[in-house]
Amino acid sequence: MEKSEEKESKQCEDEVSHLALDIGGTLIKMVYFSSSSSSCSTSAQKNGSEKDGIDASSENLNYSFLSGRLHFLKFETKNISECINFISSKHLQHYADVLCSSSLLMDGIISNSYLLRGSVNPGYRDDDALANDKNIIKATGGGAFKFADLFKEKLGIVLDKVDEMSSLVAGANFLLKAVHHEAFTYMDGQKDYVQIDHKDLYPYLLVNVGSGVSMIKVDGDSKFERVSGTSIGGGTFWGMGKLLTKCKSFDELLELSRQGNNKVIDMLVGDIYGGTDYAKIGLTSTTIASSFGKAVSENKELEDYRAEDIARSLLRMISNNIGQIAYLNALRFGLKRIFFGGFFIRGHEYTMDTISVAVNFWSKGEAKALFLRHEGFLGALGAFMSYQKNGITDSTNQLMEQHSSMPKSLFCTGNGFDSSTHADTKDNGYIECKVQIRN
Ligand SMILES: Nc1ncnc2c1ncn2[C@@H]1O[C@H](COP(=O)(O)OP(=O)(O)OP(=O)(O)O)[C@@H](O)[C@H]1O
Ligand SMILES: CC(C)(CO)[C@@H](O)C(=O)NCCC(=O)O
Repeated sequence: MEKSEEKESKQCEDEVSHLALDIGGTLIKMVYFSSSSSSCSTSAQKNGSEKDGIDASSENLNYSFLSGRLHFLKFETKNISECINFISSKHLQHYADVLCSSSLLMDGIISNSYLLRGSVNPGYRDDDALANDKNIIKATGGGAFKFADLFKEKLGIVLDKVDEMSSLVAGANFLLKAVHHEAFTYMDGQKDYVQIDHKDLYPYLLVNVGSGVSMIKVDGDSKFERVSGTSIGGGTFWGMGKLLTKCKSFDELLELSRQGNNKVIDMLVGDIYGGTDYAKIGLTSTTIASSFGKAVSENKELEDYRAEDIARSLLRMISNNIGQIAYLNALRFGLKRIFFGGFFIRGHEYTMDTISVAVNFWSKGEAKALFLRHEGFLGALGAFMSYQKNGITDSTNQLMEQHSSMPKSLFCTGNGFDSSTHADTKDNGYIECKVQIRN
């Protein structure tokens, strides 16, 4: 393609800025902002008084607003080349150093909406800039270290590493403060959104259930301590589930678990106590006494068990364990609210129900398990927001949420990009928002 044609074709795509990555042990999470395609304008329009995509009514002397989307995408880390191809197909790497010279501030709320302030450069960089090797994007997670050379080699991108725990906390704080209907409880099939009072947010326990589990006591905006963790997490569920059931995808394993009956494999209190409760110590006959315990006394091979029942027992064992350790840590520090994030949760009803029951059971109703709508993107959002540290320092509200659409399949089309090959559309989505830009 001729250079001029290439430039022209880029001008017809969404205009992208502020890309951040969280490269975890199992999944890569990506967040980026793009001005909506309707705002894809000609240079004449851009330079003229009519600015497509910019809400003129919101303009003031210093700022105007650019409508767009905050995109959320995930890829499997083992298929990192798909992430690299996506960045390349969308030309995202070319916006990298524009981003570092710009800034974002997102720490407040305007009438259930949030506003992202930054200097978004809607233009395109010249060929010299495209050719230089100073493209830098914010990245967190272990993969920001592990794959730094790969990104440099394949895309000419330098990964600017952001601490994983700081990113998780920044992402969670932002979501809890700025996004309406972000946190919810889930119990007995009922989902209830919880309105968070900004002045009464801290302290809380953040439990991020990724491949492994991190438990972080959060006391303020950048005030936190990782107080515990466990290696029995999402990777354990997926890894053991894959071996035991032979299923091919995480979603298949979750679906199996939905149809299973854990009592077939788990040893219940009633199995030990002849069908009765052990009331003296508060255990009902249906309480699991020993996960997978029935397999010991029954003369059965793995093949004799239904994959559904194995998946159910496994999910219950791991979710219970996480709920219990989370509660014990909340108890250690007198924390009443426990927020669960990470892609293991996956908005899966049975997972959330099991965790809620565990927290409720152990705390005797004192502590509450809360879940987050953007559960898997805490780290990526935190890294995304770290762009703000490079620039403007005033701190009014920055990202205006107009309409949140999660989960949703979109924007994985075009540019020869096949959504079905690399991205699980159930988890990809976007938030409609406005970026405040300096005039
Ligand atoms: N499509 C999927 N493919 C694989 N795992 C998935 C998928 N969807 C959800 N999961 C679950 O999410 C977990 C990964 O969650 P997450 O992305 O939050 O962690 P990570 O960043 O990869 O791990 P870590 O933070 O420990 O490095 C997996 O271990 C699995 O349990
Ligand atoms: C190592 C990390 C932080 C990588 O994300 C995560 O997988 C984790 O918290 N694992 C649990 C490690 C532990 O504390 O036992």
